[in-house]
Amino acid sequence: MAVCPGNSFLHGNFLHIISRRGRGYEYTEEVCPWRRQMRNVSRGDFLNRTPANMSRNHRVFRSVPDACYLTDRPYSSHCNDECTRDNKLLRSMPGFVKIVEVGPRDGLQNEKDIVPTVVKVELIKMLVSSGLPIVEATSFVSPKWVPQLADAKDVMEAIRTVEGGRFPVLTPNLKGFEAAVAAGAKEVAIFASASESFSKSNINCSIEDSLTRYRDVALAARKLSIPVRGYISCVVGCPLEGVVSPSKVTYVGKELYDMGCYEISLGDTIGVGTPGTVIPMLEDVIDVVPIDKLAVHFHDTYGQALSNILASLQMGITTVDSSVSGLGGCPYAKGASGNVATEDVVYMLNGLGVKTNVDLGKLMLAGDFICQHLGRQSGSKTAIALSRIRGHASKL
Ligand SMILES: CC(C)(COP(=O)([O-])OP(=O)([O-])OC[C@H]1O[C@@H](n2cnc3c(N)ncnc32)[C@H](O)[C@@H]1OP(=O)([O-])[O-])[C@@H](O)C(=O)NCCC(=O)NCCSC(=O)C[C@@](C)(O)CC(=O)[O-]
Repeated sequence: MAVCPGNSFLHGNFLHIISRRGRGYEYTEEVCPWRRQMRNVSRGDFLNRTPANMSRNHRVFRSVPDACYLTDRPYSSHCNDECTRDNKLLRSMPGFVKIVEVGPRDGLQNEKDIVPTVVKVELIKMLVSSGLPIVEATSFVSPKWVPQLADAKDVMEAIRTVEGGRFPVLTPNLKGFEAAVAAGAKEVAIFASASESFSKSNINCSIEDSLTRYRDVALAARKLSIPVRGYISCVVGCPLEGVVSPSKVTYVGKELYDMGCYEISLGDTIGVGTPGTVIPMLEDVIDVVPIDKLAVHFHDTYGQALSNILASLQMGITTVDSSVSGLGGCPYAKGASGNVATEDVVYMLNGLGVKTNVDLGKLMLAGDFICQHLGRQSGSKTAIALSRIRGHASKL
């Protein structure tokens, strides 16, 4: 595994900061003592020590440091493109991945206690200021079905003047589309399913009926030059039907593409997929929808989301949906856990040298903010680990 300039590790009482020396570095087992010792070090102990013995290529800090004495770039907090440039396997990675943040919509739609509009709006603002280019803001669905998002109009009103991001919203039918446009939405998303049973439980109609409704929405959107994104749920598994065959996904994908969706997001709604099921599904879909028009949307129920994303990137996918702090779950998919955490996706992409333009520190602040409001720990392993190392996200 490649080691990156800027990374650091402890050995004995020394913190080694790895710097560039020709090509190629190897991780050694010395990384393990680093982690063990970090936990034993008190802040006071560290504050009395000063860096010493620095040389150009290999700097050694005397004594065990505290987290904030680490290099400014611990592990993959920032994009490490130097690590991957020379590696044959990693060179096939895209240079840039567009992250579609779905936290305020997918992340919150399942929350029992109503999150105040001001909190949603602040979250959206923080997400945009972290560099996320697209933040799915809310849904114009029936408030009886999804009470948490009944304030969709107010959310849109409050973010009208927010610059630097796009704010698509979910619209299940013409009624939702018209309400979204009236509220100032400039982009919408329609959501179909590859599973008949899930379609009925989620939007109360068959797949065919949903496609008919969505054709109307797509037509109305085209007249107003409003871009439409398409979702397909249950692309590898359904909470009601079990395994879903790739051909069903491909069928719905082609329909959405033909009706004019500029992008189709493939959702593993209950997070049961592994690369073993995701890859054949993607292979089938890309026969009818160009790969650059596809996005992936993984829930992390079985801890497979990052490996599924990696496999998708290797196949040429460059758009990934995720949710800050791993919030989320569909109200009509029992047992589904949150979306893959945006922090974890950014951390992995940074490590792969793939740019996202997202500032991980600012993103973690947004995660801290919403988790504090919800009164729970972040679902992002990266956020938890980096918060421990850095003491506080603002130090990143
Ligand atoms: C689709 C409907 C509306 C059909 O719901 P329905 O009950 O079949 O619709 P209806 O046409 O019979 O109308 C019933 C009532 O809803 C109202 N209504 C009708 N449409 C709207 C609307 N747009 N906005 C506001 N109100 C609406 C309508 O006016 C009427 O009001 P009433 O006369 O009873 O007072 C309903 O089933 C619904 O809202 N479902 C939303 C479900 C949902 O949001 N699910 C979560 C999002 S999908 C997801 O999370 C998966 C995804 C995208 O993330 C990807 C993945 O992970 O797989």
